[in-house]
Amino acid sequence: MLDTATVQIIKATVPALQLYANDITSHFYPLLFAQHPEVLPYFNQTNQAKGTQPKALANAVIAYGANIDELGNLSAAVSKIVQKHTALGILPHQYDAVGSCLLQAIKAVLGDAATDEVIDAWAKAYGQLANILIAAEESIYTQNEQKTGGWRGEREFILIKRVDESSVITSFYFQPFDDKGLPSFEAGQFLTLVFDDIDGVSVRRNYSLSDAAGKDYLRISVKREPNGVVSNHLHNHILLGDKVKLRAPSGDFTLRKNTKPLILLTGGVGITPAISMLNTEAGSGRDIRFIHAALNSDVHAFKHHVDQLALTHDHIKPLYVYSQPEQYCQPHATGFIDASLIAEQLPADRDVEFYLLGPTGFMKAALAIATSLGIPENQIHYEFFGPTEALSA
Ligand SMILES: NC(=O)C1=CN([C@@H]2O[C@H](COP(=O)(O)OP(=O)(O)OC[C@H]3O[C@@H](n4cnc5c(N)ncnc54)[C@H](O)[C@@H]3O)[C@@H](O)[C@H]2O)C=CC1
Repeated sequence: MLDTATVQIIKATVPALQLYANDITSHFYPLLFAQHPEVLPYFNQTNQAKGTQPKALANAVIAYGANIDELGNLSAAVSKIVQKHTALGILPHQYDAVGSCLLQAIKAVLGDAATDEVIDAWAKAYGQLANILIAAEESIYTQNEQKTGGWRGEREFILIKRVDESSVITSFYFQPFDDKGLPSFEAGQFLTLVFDDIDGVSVRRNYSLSDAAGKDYLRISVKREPNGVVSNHLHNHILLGDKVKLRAPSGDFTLRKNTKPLILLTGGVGITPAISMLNTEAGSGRDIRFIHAALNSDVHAFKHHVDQLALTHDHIKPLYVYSQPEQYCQPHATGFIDASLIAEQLPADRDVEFYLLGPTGFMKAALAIATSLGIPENQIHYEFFGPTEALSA
């Protein structure tokens, strides 16, 4: 617990930090990368370049300061951070590097206003937050290690199969190099791939698991991104028999197991976790609307698979929406998704579990539609790959 004087100083300085938050975090990252280059692989440099990562950190620090005496308000946000950190493999000692650079950045931007007392108070507050996160992260590492087929840290896998799912998305099937089996996971969770050297750079990236648990492989399905370091490496260089290091499945964007109708609304490569959810629930008899928006049939992944499931399961109903359809393959609807199209897929009472995933513009539109149609807020689920702030921008 922080002492009263520290809490008062934190609360009194939150407005100043809010005013200069972007300056502080823009200052912070160059300091961190210069003083601790070993942390670079943990940050997606695209998010740095877009400025979304610094904004996300600024918002988190301000929210923490503003709620310093009511930390319970932050439990959802803390859980998201913990999920991201454990996926990446953040370790306790890395908090010291971040804390020291954050305080240096506050001092540099606030100047004389950042007295020794102020810096001291923020150092204590940061220490408290670090301890909360370190404890929560250790508990997840332990759980991952102790579950059957589970592991801590990185584990070597072998690529056993590659399947092209569309002109841009390829599935990669991995089996462990050892013979210790695979853990169960929740549909919607993702794996982290760790590469120590792609053109001299060490990187780690999260990819959604795209099949149900309980198979003798783990599968991800990856879109080739124009400048994607890892996606191009996978598509161009990872061949059958190659070894890849994986971190255990994680993430809290998971399927709620109940009998409510399931709406899976996805755009583009956002389809991947929805396929894991669909495959998990296919045998359950649960009413599933599988709505997928794609540019056209060339880039529409898993179409054959979903169509086959729908043919053999009456409770699964697909709806495809193409924004730029080709003459030779017409979807159920064209253009972007809109409220009336989605409303037709919903029961009158709107009592559904609604999952949405896709590119930023799609997610903004889908969220607005779900809300306008009266779906209860706690039944709308989404995950944003990258700093969440970009979605509300
Ligand atoms: N959870 C996440 O954060 C996800 C992020 N992405 C990111 O988005 C990027 C683009 O993904 P692609 O598969 O190339 O998608 P895409 O650019 O092919 O778009 C797929 C479909 O989304 C719909 N869409 C796009 N913009 C929209 C808008 N403003 N309003 C309504 N609908 C819209 C259109 O129907 C389009 O055909 C990826 O590079 C990936 O990095 C993609 C999926 C999930």
